[in-house]
Amino acid sequence: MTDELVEREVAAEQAFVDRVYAQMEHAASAAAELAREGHSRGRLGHEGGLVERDAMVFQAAKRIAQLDAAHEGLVFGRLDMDAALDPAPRYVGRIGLRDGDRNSLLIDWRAPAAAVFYQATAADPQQVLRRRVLRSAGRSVVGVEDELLDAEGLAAAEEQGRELPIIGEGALMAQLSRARDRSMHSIVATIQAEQDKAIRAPSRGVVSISGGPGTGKTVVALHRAAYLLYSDRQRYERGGVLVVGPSGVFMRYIERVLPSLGETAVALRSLGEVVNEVRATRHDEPAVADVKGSARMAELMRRLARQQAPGSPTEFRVFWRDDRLVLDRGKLGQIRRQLMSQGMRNKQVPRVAQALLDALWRQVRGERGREQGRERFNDDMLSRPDFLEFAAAWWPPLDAPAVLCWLREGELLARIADGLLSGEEQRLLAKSWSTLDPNRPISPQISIEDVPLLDELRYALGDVPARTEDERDDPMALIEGAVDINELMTAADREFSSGRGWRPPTNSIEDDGYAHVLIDEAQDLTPMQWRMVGRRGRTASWTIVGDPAQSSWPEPAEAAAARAEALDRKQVHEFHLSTNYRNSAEIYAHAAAYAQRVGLDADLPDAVRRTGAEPKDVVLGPGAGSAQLEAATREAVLELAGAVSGTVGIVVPVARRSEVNAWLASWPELAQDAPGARAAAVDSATTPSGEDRVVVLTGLDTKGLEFDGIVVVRPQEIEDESATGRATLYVVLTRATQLLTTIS
Ligand SMILES: Nc1ncnc2c1ncn2[C@@H]1O[C@H](COP(=O)(O)OP(=O)(O)OP(=O)(O)O)[C@@H](O)[C@H]1O
Repeated sequence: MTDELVEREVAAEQAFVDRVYAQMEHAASAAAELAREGHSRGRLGHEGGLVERDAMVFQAAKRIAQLDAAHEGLVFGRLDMDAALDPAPRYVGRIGLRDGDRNSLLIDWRAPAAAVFYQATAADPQQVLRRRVLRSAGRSVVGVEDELLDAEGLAAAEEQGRELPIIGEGALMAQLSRARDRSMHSIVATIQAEQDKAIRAPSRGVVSISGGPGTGKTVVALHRAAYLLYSDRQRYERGGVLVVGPSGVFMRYIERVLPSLGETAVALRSLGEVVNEVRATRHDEPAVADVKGSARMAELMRRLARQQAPGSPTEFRVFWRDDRLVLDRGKLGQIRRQLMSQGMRNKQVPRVAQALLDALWRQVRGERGREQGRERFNDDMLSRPDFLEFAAAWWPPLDAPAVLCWLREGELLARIADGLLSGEEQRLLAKSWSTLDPNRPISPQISIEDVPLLDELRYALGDVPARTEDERDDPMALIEGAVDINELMTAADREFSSGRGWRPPTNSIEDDGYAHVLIDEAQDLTPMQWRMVGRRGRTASWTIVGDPAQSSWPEPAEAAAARAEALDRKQVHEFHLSTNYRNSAEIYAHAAAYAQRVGLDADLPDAVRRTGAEPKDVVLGPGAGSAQLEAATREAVLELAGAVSGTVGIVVPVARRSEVNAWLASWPELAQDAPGARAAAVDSATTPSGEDRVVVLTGLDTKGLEFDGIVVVRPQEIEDESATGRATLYVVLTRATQLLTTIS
């Protein structure tokens, strides 16, 4: 293959790409013009949806241009088909585009007509002679990678005068060898056939994608979200798509994939952010996390939601006509149970006054009182400030954060945990919650493991009835107006959001549901987390992604039961991915040998890319001091940072995180590469962010991520850190694309 030939082919593709961009700009300015007109007429899109579509193309194109200019182009694929079918090439891109005569110029990768681009193989070419991937930098085509699918067909076509040379070493290998940065990139150009099947699976029920490390589960699931939005935009954009991943670092890692595919109507939430307006970023220590994740916590929260609010009045006395009326502790307990049996606690707020009045009226025995009648009695009571104040204080509307804070009282915790949790479990929880403060915002106070508990409480309590400013200080409003105002509020929210597109989240449990729920790293969800996400997907279709061998949850059977409940008998379609695209074959062989040695029941994919670089193990032994460990770490990190052009991760035991961050911050050679290390050394809760090329992470932080080089400090300590430490270390050993060094 001559350079001249390559240049000629690239130039020909460039001419086509230029034409696409010119057409896109034309469509975009036409759409912008029409949109301006459309707005002045009140609404867009009356002309048979045409204008709306062009406007969408415009928006999508704008985002693509902004986000991924440097990496993947708008046009990335070309198919040359059997002449009998179509002698003209077909181009595939990240969005679809038509020319001035409304003929197809570029096929959206998600359109049925593009499926063949991914599904054709040499064994089953589906009338494709040659598949070409265009590599671009911004608007410039920098190379092409071809795959010959039907040699005989190609020869016949060339005899008829079509020129179809085969260039490059295959797009996949080129793509897999690229340096990694801090974001995941789309794989539209090189989706493999088995992945494509999962991406395009029908939208009903549950699509479950399993496979070992690096098989593309995450990236495939994200492409599936984009596919669903394309195939049923109405349903998914309106109902919303929720993507849940393990951590904030992970969400930042994947956040560009969907926008780079032109989609932003997706809520990306880490497990600490699933509940609207709550954001937890810290994990509890493993022993505490295990208790908080257990299904028994649902019962604990149910019991908690039924408790008398601490500090609320326990008795009410009043004289009326000739009677002394008393609601004592026992009587109030009865009324409380009766109200609770009618549904969520906050929903009963408007019924409280009535229930109290009923109980008081039953005590009216005197003739004078009975004669005046119930109506008069009600009027008298409802005009007494002491009664109104009592009612408001005895049954206040409660929000979940306030109720969670009740748990700082060890005594209350012990009472409701009786028979449910062991003494040791109670002690762990009491310690973890002892500093909760209802007067401070809840998010910074709670852990990721507390969030599902908060959600459980929200559902046990029901929404807090909304009140206007004026009513806030008026006890009367609480009793008489609450229901109506609540209904008005919800109606207003709906009205506000009735336009096109995804609704902004409100804080009502009524609005928690989504049209599609996508769970990544699903093997790690605790039973309580399954309950939390389950509530958001009652009527949704689902995509669930995971690898059981990477699980860090010690009770798989309990989690499986909670998962089944969350999915509520929806039909499950299973897909399995079998090729590891991340690790070099050398690195994965090392990780797989570890998994087998420690007895993990691992799903072992094939790693296809050889680099010739074997993983390295630097052995210091247990006696080595801190200075020695630092020296060895420094040497390894510098070596890797020098050898790869992308990212380097230093993975450490939790207890060493600040220490290693401080080391990293003090190494002058890496000052440019790791400016965040200094901050992370001071605040050990800080997780790496931004664009640092070299970062320090704990084993659990690395879930779902990848780096060009990984240095593991003291792997044995990571393994010993928790009951599932072996699975965590296996995850760590499968994060590197090029180089891996362990310092044991
Ligand atoms: N078809 C493909 N073409 C190019 N790159 C791919 C392809 N499939 C996967 N990859 C790349 O392989 C890497 C691993 O993908 P991903 O993180 O989705 O795997 P995973 O199965 O979720 O991994 P893990 O379970 O280990 O976290 C990513 O860099 C991804 O872009």
